[in-house]
Amino acid sequence: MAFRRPMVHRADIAEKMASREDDWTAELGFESDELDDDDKSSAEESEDDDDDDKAGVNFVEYLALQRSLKATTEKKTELHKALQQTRADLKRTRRQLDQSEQRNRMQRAIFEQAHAKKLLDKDNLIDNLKLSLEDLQAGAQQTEGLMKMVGQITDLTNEKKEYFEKAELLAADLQLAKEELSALESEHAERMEEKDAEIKDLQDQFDPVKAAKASGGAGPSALDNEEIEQLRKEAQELRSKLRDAEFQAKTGSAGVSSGDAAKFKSEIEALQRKNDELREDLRTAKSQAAKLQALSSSDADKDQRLTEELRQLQEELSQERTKLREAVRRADATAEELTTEKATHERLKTEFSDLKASLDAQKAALEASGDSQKSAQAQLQSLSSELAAEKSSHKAEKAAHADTRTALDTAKKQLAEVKDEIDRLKSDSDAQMRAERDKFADTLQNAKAAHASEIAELKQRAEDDMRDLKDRLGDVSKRVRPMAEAISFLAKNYKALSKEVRDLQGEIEPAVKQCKRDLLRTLADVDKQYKEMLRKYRKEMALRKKLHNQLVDLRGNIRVFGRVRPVISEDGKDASKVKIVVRTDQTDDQLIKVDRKGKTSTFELDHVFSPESKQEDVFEAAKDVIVSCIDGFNVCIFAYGQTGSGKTFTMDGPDANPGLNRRALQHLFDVIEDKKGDWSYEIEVSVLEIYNETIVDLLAEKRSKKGLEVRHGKEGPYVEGLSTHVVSNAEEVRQYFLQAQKLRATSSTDMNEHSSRSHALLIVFVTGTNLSTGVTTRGKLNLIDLAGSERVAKSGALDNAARFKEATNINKSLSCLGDVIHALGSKQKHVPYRNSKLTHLLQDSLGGSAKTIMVVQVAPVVKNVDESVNSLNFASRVRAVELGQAKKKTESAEVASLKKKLKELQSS
Ligand SMILES: Nc1ncnc2c1ncn2[C@@H]1O[C@H](COP(=O)(O)OP(=O)(O)OP(=O)(O)O)[C@@H](O)[C@H]1O
Repeated sequence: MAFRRPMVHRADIAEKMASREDDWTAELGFESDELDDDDKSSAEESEDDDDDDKAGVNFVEYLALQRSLKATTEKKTELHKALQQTRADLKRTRRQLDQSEQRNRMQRAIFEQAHAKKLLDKDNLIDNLKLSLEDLQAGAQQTEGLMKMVGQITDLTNEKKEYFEKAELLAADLQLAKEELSALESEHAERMEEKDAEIKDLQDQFDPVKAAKASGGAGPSALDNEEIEQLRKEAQELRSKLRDAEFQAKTGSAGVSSGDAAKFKSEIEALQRKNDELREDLRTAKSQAAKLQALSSSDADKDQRLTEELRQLQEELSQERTKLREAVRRADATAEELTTEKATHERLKTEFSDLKASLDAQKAALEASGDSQKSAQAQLQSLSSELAAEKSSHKAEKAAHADTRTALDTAKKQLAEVKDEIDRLKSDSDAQMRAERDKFADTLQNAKAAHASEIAELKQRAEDDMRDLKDRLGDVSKRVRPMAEAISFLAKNYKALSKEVRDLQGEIEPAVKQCKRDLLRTLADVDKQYKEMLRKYRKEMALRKKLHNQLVDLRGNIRVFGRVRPVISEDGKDASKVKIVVRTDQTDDQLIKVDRKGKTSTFELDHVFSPESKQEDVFEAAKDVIVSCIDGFNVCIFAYGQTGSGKTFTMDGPDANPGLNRRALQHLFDVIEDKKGDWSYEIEVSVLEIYNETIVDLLAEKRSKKGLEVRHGKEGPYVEGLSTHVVSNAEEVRQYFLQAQKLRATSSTDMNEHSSRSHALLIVFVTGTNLSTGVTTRGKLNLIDLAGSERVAKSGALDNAARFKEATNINKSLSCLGDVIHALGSKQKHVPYRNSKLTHLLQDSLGGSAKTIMVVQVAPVVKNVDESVNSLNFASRVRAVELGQAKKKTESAEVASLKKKLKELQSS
């Protein structure tokens, strides 16, 4: 049975459900059309049922319908619940879906990103691949290029090989050329030798001719010479016969009558004439010979020219040889360069093949591995750069090869040129030689012919002359025959005379021997007498010297020497024109003469030294006095004279020619050395100057502004504070002198000016001790270079106060010196020593116990004549003074030791 359902309800429900379905389908997102086809069909079926059962089914159906409605509502609620559940589920699902969608979206974004990245990577990859492909293509192209280059290099190598072959050929050519050249050279040398030999032959041929001509003879051959010599001899004989005849004519009148003599005389005269003629002929022959000689000398000139040309040719040849050698050397150098190039090429070749191999390997590796594309690319790049470098080096090599080839070509060309030049020179020289030889041969031939004809002519003439001479000789001998008789007579006489002479000789010889003996005896007597006389003379001389010394001693121990200095440049520009007025006497070395105002004054001194005298001479004269200081004497040597008269020269002297000072000290050292077995000596020196009456120590370590003073001690006067210095050799003395000179120079602006205005004193203290007796001696040697002695007015000092003071002081001290000497000489009780510093200081060295030498210096020229006369007058006055006998300063050993002790005590 089928229940009918109210149509409206079902429709409502359906509608409601439909609307609800629309809602949640809408909520779920589905269309209502999409509802189940079953549901629609069931609804359509119920509509169909309603139509069929409308009449039987009311209530039951209604109930059923209600139930079913209920059930349906329940179902609906259930369904609603389920729907809600579903909705919640749906919501949840939807959320989940959203979440998942979000996630999906994110994932998609990530994916998309990744995808985009992947795409990018892919694109990059594609690009890279494309690039790689391009690179590969480029690499392939490069490889192709390389391959091409390899081909080019191979071509080059082949070319080089060819080139080397050519070079080798060239070298072989060069070698051949060298050999040819050396062959040529040797050939040329041979030819030269041949030519030399030819020239020598020619010269040899020519030499005898020359020799003959040179000897002044008449012909070229030895035979001719002999003949000429023969002729000459005959002529000489004839001449000597003539002379004999002449002699006999002069002397033999004893055995010949006067008529014969006259005849002989006339014959002799005739003969002399003939002789003259002959002489004339001989002269002509000589001039001809001279001509011949001239001819030969012109030949010699030619010869010389020829030799000169030959020499020039040889020189040119040697120059060409040098050029050739240079070319060969250059070719050698080129060949050497070629060898080096070859080696370089070989090296490059191997390098290239290595490169190629590595390239191939790289290529293979490139092909095999896509990953190593980049490195391959880099290597390819480096390879390409290397290749580029190779290419450029090849280019350079090629250029070098081209240069070498050009050089070789040039060398070859030069060689060819040199060869041509040599050929040309050779042919030229040959032609020249030939021409010269022919010319020379012609000249020689002509000369020979000319000589031969001239010689023949001369010979002929000489023969004619000879014949003529012979004829004349026959005549002469005829005429001479009577003379021969006279000669034999004379000869007889001569024999008799010779006998007489022999006899006489026999008698004379013993007489001569006797004479000789007598003479020898006389000579021995004379010798004996001479020796005796010599001995007596020496004795006399010694006696004289002794007497002289005694005289000097008696005269008071002062000796006055004069020294005239030579003319110097200061005297005038031209020394030969300077007027000399002071002269020494050659016969008497004690006289000095001065021409003044038309008069000649003569001064007598103890010794006068001429301008030519040497420093040694002055020293020798003063030596004995100097050395006496060793024996305990006080010695004083002055140099006195006007400025520029030579005082310093005599006392100091130049370094190379020292004066008295250094010679004296050297001599003292020598004497001390000789005496050192018996005596011991100590020498001390002091050097001082007196300027403007102020004493200055020239060897002081510190220079005091205040002058030093003269004091009196037990030993005599001394300079307080004066430094003394022990010296043991000449060098030390020299050093002290230098020191003193330095100090003197620094203390004044003008050393010369200053030195001529101050007195310089070298004081030498000599203390000796006798080693066996202990006796001591103490001597003092004062060597003094006095200040210039010119007068105040003349020196121009009046215009200048300082100069005036200087001049006054000098004059004062010098006149004091004169006064002291005068007082000593006139034995005055008071000697004015203290009037000047100089005389005060020299108190114990002037006078009885001392020896004095005064060297008066004079200039020889007219402008100084007044001063010279003044000085000489002063010297004469001094000489006239008798100072008494000198005394030794000796003391016993005891006194000496006591004095020493006292000194020690005083000093302590
Ligand atoms: N015997 C001589 N031989 C060579 N030259 C001499 C001689 N004597 C002096 N002279 C020269 O003459 C010049 C003057 O001499 P020197 O200086 O010795 O004179 P001086 O008398 O000492 O002068 P001053 O008083 O001015 O010092 C110097 O050039 C010196 O060399």
